[in-house]
Amino acid sequence: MQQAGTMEISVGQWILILVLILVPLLYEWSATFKYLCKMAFYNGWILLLAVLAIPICAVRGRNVENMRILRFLLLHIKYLYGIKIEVRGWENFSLKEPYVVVSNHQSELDLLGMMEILPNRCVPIAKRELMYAGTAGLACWLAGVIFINRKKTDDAISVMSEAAQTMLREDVRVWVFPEGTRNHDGSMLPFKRGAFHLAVQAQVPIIPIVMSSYKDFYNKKERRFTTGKCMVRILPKVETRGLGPDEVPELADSVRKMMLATFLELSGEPSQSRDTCSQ
Ligand SMILES: CCCCCCCCCCCCCCCC(=O)SCCNC(=O)CCNC(=O)[C@H](O)C(C)(C)COP(=O)(O)OP(=O)(O)OC[C@H]1O[C@@H](n2cnc3c(N)ncnc32)[C@H](O)[C@@H]1OP(=O)(O)O
Ligand SMILES: CCCCCCCC/C=C\CCCCCCCC(=O)OC[C@@H](O)COP(=O)(O)O
Repeated sequence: MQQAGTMEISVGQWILILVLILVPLLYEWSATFKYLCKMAFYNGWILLLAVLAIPICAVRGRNVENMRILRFLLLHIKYLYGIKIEVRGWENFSLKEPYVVVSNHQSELDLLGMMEILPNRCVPIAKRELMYAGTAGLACWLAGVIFINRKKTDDAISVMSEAAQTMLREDVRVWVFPEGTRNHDGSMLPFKRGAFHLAVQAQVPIIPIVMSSYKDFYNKKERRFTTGKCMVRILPKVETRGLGPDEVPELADSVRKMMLATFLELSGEPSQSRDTCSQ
């Protein structure tokens, strides 16, 4: 029986106390633990924000205007992580017509740079798997994100051809990561051609976006994630009017060259280095 004035601590409470002491200590001592916590919180926080977004977006149904709501809800995350984002080239976004945005893809953190500059009525093309990422997938679907099955090229191509028509019919802009997958290597993978076919089919300009390397504050392999700064450049539009499918490879190569040069310059790398294409 518990005596008056004394308090017994149960095993559960001891475990809780230990966890409350150990977690902050581990967080400070171990960069890996810190990385894992930060990434878990990143994903968890987005899933939670999506819970908030879903009923608001559902009022309109599936609609690209809902992307503004997601953007608004996600914009603060850079402050939580102490990531400063410096954008230059806003004037290159002043087009009234639809366009295709192409940008480099280093990590899921790209979402921060993307939300910083995402133009109105602009939807990303995403891998189909994202649709099944719980609440985040549903929020993406409600905001009109275009899902493609990367394993079925024909299906992906037909979704993108449909997107070309939607762009023109409904005045929509599309954001594509032409590397087609995340690239943690501090360079740029060869580009897939879908984004360029899309722009040529719709006869709309391409706007290249470059986000500088995260190497100073984030490295998945090393499990390192600190505060830091990312530079984002919106490059001048590249016209596609008059181009046909035969010109797509050259178009893709020239845009990639321009983006890689900007990436190396922003990331403080020598201009000859680290072109994954020239291996
Ligand atoms: C508050 C709560 C928030 C919740 C949360 C919010 C988050 C809200 C933001 C979400 C943000 C998501 C961000 C996700 C980011 C990714 O998911 S990135 C991964 C998905 N995206 C991509 O893959 C896009 C890039 N991929 C492509 O464009 C690829 O070309 C395709 C279409 C997938 C095809 O893939 P592939 O077969 O591997 O590639 P490829 O060699 O380029 O093409 C094969 C042939 O088809 C031809 N081809 C390709 N495309 C076409 C085309 N459209 N027409 C005709 N021919 C074509 C090519 O030219 C090539 O022919 P050849 O030139 O060899 O003769
Ligand atoms: C009940 C199911 C719960 C599922 C939990 C999933 C957790 C996901 C939580 C939040 C989603 C955050 C949305 C981040 C959007 C970033 C998208 C992204 O960067 O996708 C990667 C894709 O570009 C390329 O994929 P791969 O590099 O080829 O792989």
